[in-house]
Amino acid sequence: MWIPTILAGVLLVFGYALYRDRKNKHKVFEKMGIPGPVPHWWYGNLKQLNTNAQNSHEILKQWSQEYGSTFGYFEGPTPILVSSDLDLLKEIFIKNFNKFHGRKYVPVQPDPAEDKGCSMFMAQGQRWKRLRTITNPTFTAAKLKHSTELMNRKSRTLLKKLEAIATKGDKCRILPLLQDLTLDVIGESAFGIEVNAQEIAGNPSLSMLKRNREQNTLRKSFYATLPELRFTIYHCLAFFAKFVSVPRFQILESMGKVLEMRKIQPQRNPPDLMQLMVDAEATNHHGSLEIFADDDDDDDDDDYAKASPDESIDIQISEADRERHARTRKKKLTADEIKSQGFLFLLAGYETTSNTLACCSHALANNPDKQQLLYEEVNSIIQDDEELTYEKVKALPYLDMVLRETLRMYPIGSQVVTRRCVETCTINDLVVPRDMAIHANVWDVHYNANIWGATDPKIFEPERFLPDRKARRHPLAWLPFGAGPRNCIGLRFALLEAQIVLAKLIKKFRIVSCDQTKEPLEMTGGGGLLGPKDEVIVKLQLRSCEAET
Ligand code: HEM
Repeated sequence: MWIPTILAGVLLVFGYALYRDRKNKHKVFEKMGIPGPVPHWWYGNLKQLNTNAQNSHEILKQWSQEYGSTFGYFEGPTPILVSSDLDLLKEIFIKNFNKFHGRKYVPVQPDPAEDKGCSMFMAQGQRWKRLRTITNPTFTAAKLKHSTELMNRKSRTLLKKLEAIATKGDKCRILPLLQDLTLDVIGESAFGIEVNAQEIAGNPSLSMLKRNREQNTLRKSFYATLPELRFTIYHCLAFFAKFVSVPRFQILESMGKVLEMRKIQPQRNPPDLMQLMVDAEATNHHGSLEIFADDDDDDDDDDYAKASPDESIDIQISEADRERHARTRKKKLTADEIKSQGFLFLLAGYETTSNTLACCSHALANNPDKQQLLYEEVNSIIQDDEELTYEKVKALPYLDMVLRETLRMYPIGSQVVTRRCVETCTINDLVVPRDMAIHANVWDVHYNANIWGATDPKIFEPERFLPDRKARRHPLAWLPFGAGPRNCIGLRFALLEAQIVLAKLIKKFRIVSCDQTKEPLEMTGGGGLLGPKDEVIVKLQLRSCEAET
């Protein structure tokens, strides 16, 4: 009898201590003088964020209206500072990057300091700096030029499929077709693997990637209430993956096989991303690091997002961190690191670009006048079935504006524009404690009428990106790829692919709305990426047939 009584007593004391601890943690914003929604002692504000009919990006926008441009909420006990104050964001993402080089933890992840196979996305400190420096040259303009042949080739396959749909006069569910295309492109350009998702229905790689994303959303909230266990849960999952199929670990295993092949048979003509990573060596290991000093970088298309040279980065590195990485500093990427980076590129490369192109098709269907302007530009520069080179794409400014406006209206990566404070510091009179996460409220910024001028931000207007209008805006007003030294490394790759596909699509077809085209296009999603809530359905009309009639 006394054993259960003692157990119950211990549990009670433990439960009360946990309750007090969480209550104390929830006082942090009050102490900072930051407003925000009242948290539940256990799950914080996760319920409002995840079980509401609206999506989390909309809730953040709503909270901004209620509490102001900077507010705080809690994921379990973890405080998240959310801001759409562009000057504050500039301080955090660019000027004081050395104190904010961590990324907000995801509910289950490897330990960024200790895990052998931590990817660049999760890494922090010296390790992130090393991974990013080694990988950066892989994405320079000169290297990307190798990918245009592949992007053109895969676009042609897409056009053939679309032509069949258009000829029959059917409605087109465009997103899955675009997903197949982007998977084909990233599969071949990153790993030299011909995925052929466009040709093989129910492609196994695609199903595995989809399953990987589905798993995230369901358990994410529960895991987020137990941040103390995030690394342990990750290791348990890795262990169980040996016995049951966990997509993430299956994909990592496949990466390992590709890597083994590379040791026997390097791919050099042209080298894919994996080969470039295998070959890459860190060139700069000491002191202040010019993250953007690419050797052959002649491109300025990420001018919105990068730090200016005088805001160069020297990240704060603890002694332990320095020592931990001293051994690997001069080495190439390890096999585990290459596999994790490969997995990251695969995830980042396929769904982001396809979602963007689907949103763009939707916007153009609903804005025929803008589509006409785009068609006239494309038609004046490229011939039918012409191979689009990097240089040709650069000669199409309206195409670029159309994609930028799409990403303003649908910033699908907004959930990952986050940082984590690595050392308590004062920013604009605000004392930000170590380990606090900061989330840029991208949707609030992108729909702020004060930033985006006279035309309602809900209206699709590519002209917002005309050079003189762009120059008048705050440098952090456009955040689909994040900002500062830790912005999206695949930005140019994604834009180039989207530009080639869209130019070819518009040259051949007129995209029109139909009775099933939803307006407005709502977005949803977890696991760091948003996508259209409903199917994107449009009709395609062959321009060649229009010319004949
Ligand atoms: C339209 C397409 C894409 C969008 C909207 C997008 C968006 C983003 C965003 C918002 C971030 C976080 C940036 C920050 O924290 O400041 C990010 C990071 C990242 N993206 Fe992308 N991305 C896209 C395509 C790609 C592609 C094609 C690749 C690779 C092939 C890629 C690789 C990465 C990597 C590795 C990071 C982590 C960078 C770091 O932590 O240093 N992304 N992306």
